[in-house]
Amino acid sequence: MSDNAVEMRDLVKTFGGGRRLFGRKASEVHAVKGISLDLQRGETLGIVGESGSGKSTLARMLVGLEAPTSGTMQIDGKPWAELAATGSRAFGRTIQYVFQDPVASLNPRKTIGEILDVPLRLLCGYDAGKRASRKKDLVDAVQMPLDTLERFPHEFSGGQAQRIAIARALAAEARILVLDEPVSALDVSVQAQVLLLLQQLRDDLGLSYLFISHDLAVVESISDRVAVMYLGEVVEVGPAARLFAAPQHDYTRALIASAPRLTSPDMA
Ligand SMILES: Nc1ncnc2c1ncn2[C@@H]1O[C@H](COP(=O)(O)OP(=O)(O)OP(=O)(O)O)[C@@H](O)[C@H]1O
Repeated sequence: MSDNAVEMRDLVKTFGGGRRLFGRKASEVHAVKGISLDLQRGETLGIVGESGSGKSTLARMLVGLEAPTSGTMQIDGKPWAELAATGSRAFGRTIQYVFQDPVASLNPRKTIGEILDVPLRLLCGYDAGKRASRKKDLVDAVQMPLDTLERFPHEFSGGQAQRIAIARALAAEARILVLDEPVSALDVSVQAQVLLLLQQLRDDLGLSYLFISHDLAVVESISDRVAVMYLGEVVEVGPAARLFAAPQHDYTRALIASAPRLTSPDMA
């Protein structure tokens, strides 16, 4: 088995381009243009880049929500194509996606217990007893009280809702998380708490994170390495401390120069 949690080779995603009425070709969007990148086991790989640079498209391909136009991926040692052929369950037990807006990502009509029940039932096939004990463990892991399970999403703050969304992502024991702007909707003090929780979970459970954000201070505080995306390509990748202290590529320099303030005291 590969040593890497994720391997991407020559990954391309092009949208559109099909034939239109009267045979004229629709214009193509080259969202991802030949990316080769590894996520090592146990690491947090930050992905930065301006809006439209292809970060979300890359993430959506990894978790099986989009198919690549060409190129290959290995997820937790398994070929992406094999996971795709097996169906969404295989993805769900291997790699999970955490979205930016935690409250919107939780079904408002279900209790947290019912929400956590879904992956435990559908992805793991656990019986009722096992599901009940796993649910307790999951809320405990994200440092929420046990009565969380009986409550509804609207009863929680954004930070608490994101903890619950993280618990759901961990339910089926996937060891790779794609975190797409996971703290962008939260206040700065709450951001720091959620980032700390993510780091603790990563270390305790041996998780690997692909951490997408436009916020360079957040990415610098949590990432081991950082990849910089620009117009669908990775223009620079390197250890976080080196990349921010001594950027090699002009685009990385411009991105850092345009950031409001890179090292926030809250993150130190
Ligand atoms: N389903 C789609 N159909 C057509 N074009 C798309 C589709 N999804 C994304 N794109 C285009 O692909 C490019 C990359 O978009 P993507 O959302 O991956 O960028 P991003 O870096 O995640 O941006 P943001 O930070 O705003 O989410 C953009 O030009 C976008 O308009």
